[in-house]
Amino acid sequence: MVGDAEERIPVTLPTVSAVSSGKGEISSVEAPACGVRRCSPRYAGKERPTYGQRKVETAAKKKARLDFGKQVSEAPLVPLQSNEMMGLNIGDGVEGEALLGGAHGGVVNGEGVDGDLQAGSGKSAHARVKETLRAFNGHYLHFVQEEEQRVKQVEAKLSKVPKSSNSKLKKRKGKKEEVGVSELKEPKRGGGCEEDIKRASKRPDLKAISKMIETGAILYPEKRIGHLPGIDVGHQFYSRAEMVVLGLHSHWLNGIDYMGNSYAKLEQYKGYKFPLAVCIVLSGMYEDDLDNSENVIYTGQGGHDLLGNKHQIRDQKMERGNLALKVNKYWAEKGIRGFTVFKYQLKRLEAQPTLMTGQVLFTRAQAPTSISELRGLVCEDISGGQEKFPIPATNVVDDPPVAPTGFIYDRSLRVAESLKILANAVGCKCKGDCIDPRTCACARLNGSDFPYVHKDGGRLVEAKAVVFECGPTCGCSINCVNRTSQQGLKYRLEVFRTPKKGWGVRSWDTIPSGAPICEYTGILMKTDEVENASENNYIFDIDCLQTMKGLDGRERRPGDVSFLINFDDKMSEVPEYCINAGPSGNVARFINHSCQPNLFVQCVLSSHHDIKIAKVMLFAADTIPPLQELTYDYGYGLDSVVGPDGKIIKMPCYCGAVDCRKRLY
Ligand SMILES: C[S@@+](CC[C@H](N)C(=O)[O-])C[C@H]1O[C@@H](n2cnc3c(N)ncnc32)[C@H](O)[C@@H]1O
Repeated sequence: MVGDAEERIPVTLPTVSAVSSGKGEISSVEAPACGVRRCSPRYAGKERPTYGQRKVETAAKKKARLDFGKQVSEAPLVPLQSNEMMGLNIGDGVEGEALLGGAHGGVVNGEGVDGDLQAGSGKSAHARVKETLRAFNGHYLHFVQEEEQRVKQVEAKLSKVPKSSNSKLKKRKGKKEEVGVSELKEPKRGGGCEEDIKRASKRPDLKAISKMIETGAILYPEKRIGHLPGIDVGHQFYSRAEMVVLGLHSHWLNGIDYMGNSYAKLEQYKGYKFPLAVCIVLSGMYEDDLDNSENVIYTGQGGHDLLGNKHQIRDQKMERGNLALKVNKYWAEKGIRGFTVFKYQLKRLEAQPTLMTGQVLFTRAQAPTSISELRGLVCEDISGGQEKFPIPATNVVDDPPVAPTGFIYDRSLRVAESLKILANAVGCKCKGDCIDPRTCACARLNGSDFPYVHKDGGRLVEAKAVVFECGPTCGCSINCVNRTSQQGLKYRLEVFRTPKKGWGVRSWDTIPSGAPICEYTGILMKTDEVENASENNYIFDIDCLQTMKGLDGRERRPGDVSFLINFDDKMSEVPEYCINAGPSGNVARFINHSCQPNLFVQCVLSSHHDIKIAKVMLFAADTIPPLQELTYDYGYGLDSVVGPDGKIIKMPCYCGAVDCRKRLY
């Protein structure tokens, strides 16, 4: 994890991560393990809320929100030493050995234990967790965009400052974005830009937390004892901010979250002893920590310096969170630096789901490090050197193991001979990187802004009806942020054999939300020219219009594209073109469907502006931990596939999602 001035924690996902337990549990997330209508894309992120949307809230919820907001806003602005992605949701109050886990344990308040469907909402708790995290990531990316724009403006002003007084900035060149403008101390002078420069830049993740609080979007704003529905043992968090917006842990800095003495007055907590810890975060921040997944020796809170070097500089005190952590076995001892630290022994409860690892890791260490050591390796690189990274294929399912065959890898889209595509889009006149959305013609097509932020090499701020990228007639370079989808793979991918769905794809790296995964390549052709029904498994209808119009149950995406299409033209609802990845295609042809996917489909236009033959890109809808299968929603309508005999063909879905529709089509 990051201990730098980075505002978001590219948390190194550990092999085990957040653990939620009521009367507790720890579980690992199992890595989730090809029709005849087409793999027609539907926006995986259709539940993505509109930016800034506000929910209706009750008075009680409002109070909880304000209390919660107070805690967060009172926290000092110190960079997260963000090794914390392991949240143990605990608190039994009743004596017991510690509380590492406890499968789907009890919940106080008489609330359903793990009843996944939330009364009234019609959505499962898991779906709501996803939705909340997506809302947070959406706000986060908007604030990153805002901050990047502010930095650019300040830089532009600074570039007008005489050289002698600008030397500090120069020294940090290249690091400017990372440190944030607030760290760039402008020398004293009487220029009009001083105020802008000095204005503290609040971290986008903190702004996003505040936004979630303001809009009443924290999933569990009230502290509760026990399991939080929808957060399973083994859930991986990318940052502590994610824990905060879910309400799993209400402090974004303290390790121990607890209910204070005031809860003792409430009837439903009769028999509990307060203060009572409800969640602890293992952050790897204490030099005295010794953690593995079966046994955690948790160091109490306080007394270490906040500089990220883990040093204990004072004795810890038996107060607040330390007092609230009630476990059978705890003791005080002198830590490595001679200061008193409290130790709490936490153990996994019996009968909890198996974890994927025995170690609690705070590094990016989960992914394999070398292809040759991969278990079940059947092909070192299915791309044959065409991609930036080799894409190995593994098979531990078949005996003997077989490799994917029957296709030619092609990283670029081919166009059927019968089609002619004219690269006729008028490009922008920018040089180098497109910077100013007011002067870049392509940015103007996107609603006067760039659809991507620079962060992490380019992330799409939000799913759009269509993204207009710079193309062959633009003056900018290939590295321009508005060509993010043209820059090849950014993450190390693996094709792996699943038990029931054929091949699937996963990443070795953590993929942040909004990051580009890959294009869907194959042969671009007219849908009525597809002859071979067996190829249907790999056919992707280009139906961006469906999404644009909000048809077929899809949420209409923001963005005015009325100049591209005639919304009254009903005929155009039927996709005219498709991409056939049967004979040739790239890694996208192996990506399976899920009813609760982690990718979404985005139509992109660059060399031409014909939406019917838009480029099809897949982007991350969520922060995706290493080795989690990559999936998108194929968007089949049930009973939409009819065989040559006229009978409806039914295909079971094995995505394994809690909200699985049980049928692919
Ligand atoms: C584009 S291919 C995906 C890669 C494919 N699994 C393979 O082995 O090449 C689409 C096909 O994968 C299978 N598939 C994808 N997602 C599935 C799911 N959730 N459940 C069952 N089968 C699935 C279906 O056979 C579908 O027609």
